[in-house]
Amino acid sequence: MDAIRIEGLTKKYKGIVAVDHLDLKIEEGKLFALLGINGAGKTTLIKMLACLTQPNSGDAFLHNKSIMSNRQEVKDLISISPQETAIAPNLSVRENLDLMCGINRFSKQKTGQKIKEMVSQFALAPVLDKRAGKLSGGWRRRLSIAMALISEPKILFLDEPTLGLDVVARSELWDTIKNLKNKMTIILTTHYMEEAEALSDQVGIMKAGKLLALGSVHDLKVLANTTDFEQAFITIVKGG
Ligand SMILES: Nc1ncnc2c1ncn2[C@@H]1O[C@H](COP(=O)(O)OP(=O)(O)OP(=O)(O)O)[C@@H](O)[C@H]1O
Repeated sequence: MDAIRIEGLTKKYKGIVAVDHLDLKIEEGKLFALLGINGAGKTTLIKMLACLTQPNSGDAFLHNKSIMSNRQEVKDLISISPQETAIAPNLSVRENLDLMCGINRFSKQKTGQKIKEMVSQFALAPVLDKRAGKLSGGWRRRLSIAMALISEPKILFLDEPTLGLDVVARSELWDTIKNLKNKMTIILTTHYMEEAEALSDQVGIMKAGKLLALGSVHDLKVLANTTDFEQAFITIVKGG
């Protein structure tokens, strides 16, 4: 089944077509990496899919729910872990998780269970009572993803999840993301080609609001006639 079906989606800002009649299907349970140089339209596309901004034309269906006419159902299906983490810096890690359970109107019992589950899944025990604002970047991103998962989304958007992290924190977060694969559909944006290579089942490369290429990392290397994925990306973007 398609988790996401995008049909002719278009978003214009004054004088700029940020997303231009885009068609795309993303299969359920896959990790889809959305790549493109700055200004390609990735964030705008994700914002439309997450019902944060309205398209000018076209539509997209998440589990067959339209972003135009079934907005609440779409919002119930998804969760976002944004670039700017949505954590409350003055609250502890536990309080942040608790807050998110409150937003989801969980009972006291479900809240207890959920926090336990997240602490175990994301190995948060060592920082549970630390103020979130005092955490390192790697821990903050891990908490941000844990918080995004509390609502049990079917589709998770990860916007540049390892931006600014050191290589060790990045590799640990990759392991965390790998553990989420197959449990939900994940749409990931990144500027790190090795990240797309390590994690994705499918890759879409955007340029000027359009989809330039679509396929597995292997497919795109073959398309660009190279064994190096970064080189393949450059060849495709420059050629398109
Ligand atoms: N709110 C806005 N108002 C006007 N123009 C915008 C707005 N948001 C985005 N744009 C423009 O739309 C185009 C696509 O931007 P978008 O942020 O979607 O690209 P991106 O691929 O996410 O880039 P990056 O990799 O830098 O995050 C750019 O030309 C950008 O300047």
